[in-house]
Amino acid sequence: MSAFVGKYAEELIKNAKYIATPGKGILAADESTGTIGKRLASINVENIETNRRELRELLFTSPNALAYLSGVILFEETLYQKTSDGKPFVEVLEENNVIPGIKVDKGTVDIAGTKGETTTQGFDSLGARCQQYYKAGARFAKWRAVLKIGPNEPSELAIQQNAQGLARYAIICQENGLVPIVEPEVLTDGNHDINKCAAVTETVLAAVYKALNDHHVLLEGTLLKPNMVTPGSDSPKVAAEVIAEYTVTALRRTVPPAVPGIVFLSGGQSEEEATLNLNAMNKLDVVKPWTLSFSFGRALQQSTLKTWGGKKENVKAAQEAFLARCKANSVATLGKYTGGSGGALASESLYVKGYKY
Ligand SMILES: O=P(O)(O)OC[C@H]1O[C@](O)(COP(=O)(O)O)[C@@H](O)[C@@H]1O
Repeated sequence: MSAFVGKYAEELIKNAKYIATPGKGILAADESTGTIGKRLASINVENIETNRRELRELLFTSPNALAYLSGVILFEETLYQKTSDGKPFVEVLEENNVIPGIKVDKGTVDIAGTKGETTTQGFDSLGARCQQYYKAGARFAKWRAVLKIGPNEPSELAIQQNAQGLARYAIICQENGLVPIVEPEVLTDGNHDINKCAAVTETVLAAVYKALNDHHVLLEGTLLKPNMVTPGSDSPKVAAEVIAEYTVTALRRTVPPAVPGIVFLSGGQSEEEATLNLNAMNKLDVVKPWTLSFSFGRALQQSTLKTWGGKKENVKAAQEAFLARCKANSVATLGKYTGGSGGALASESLYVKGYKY
């Protein structure tokens, strides 16, 4: 079965390859209105448009930080917002060689008859929305599917539904000029060990790549956004080197070399943990045919958010915190991070049990 070769094929390959440039990564600033509300509530800031815009402006105009980023994922509202000087955010990003991306899923819903397993929504007029987003400057998209580990989970039904969903989303994006980021997140909740997470992650990724092939997705014009392979949140932690070994092994067994880049989610890890794990993977002395980089939400923004606290007088310090985190992660994509960036604030755990996005 041949892969998609529509009018956008070359552009998709070029953009996916650029986003996967070693030394650069993605800022996930695509929190939906509900999710950003939780982040703002943690610093006692009201979830209104002005405050959401101010936070995003702080991030996108941070001096020098964009040099460490190749892409930023936006929520629909943010795609059309401007700086306080009236410059569209999309323009700010483009001027700094950062590709704007867009979250196109509409969240998860329960699959009937399962123990809280979910599938992702957002297929209604997805093609038309992709066309609009392309016109507005977006060149890549993101769709998050969620799998959980339990005594009988993930079920075969959840694995197949989510793999099919990701593949259908991916081809619709490619038909409309957007590089799809394929995000099958295996949640960290549970008391399982790292072997269990590795086995589930491999099974899920194998199903996802089978589905992508069935749907004729052009892998060279995609990126993967997976979880790292770790023990469950209620189990003892293991060293970054162990996480690196398990994660890279799972990826080597399932992700074809045609995929240019793998950009991890942070999934509730502290900023420092996420950076150290990414660094350990890049240090690992095995063949890795893809760039291993970041697409962190919480692990790029937490110190910045806390330092800002919604106050104008803190913007400069918050931007410095953001720069430090971007730089640390950039260095980690090269396997050269020595640790310690951001001090105690960066080591605070961001894990919330049973967290609903
Ligand atoms: O439920 P939402 O609003 O889509 O948010 C989910 C978040 O999860 C991510 O996919 C990954 O974020 P983390 O790095 O914080 O785990 C983000 O891109 C996104 O903002």
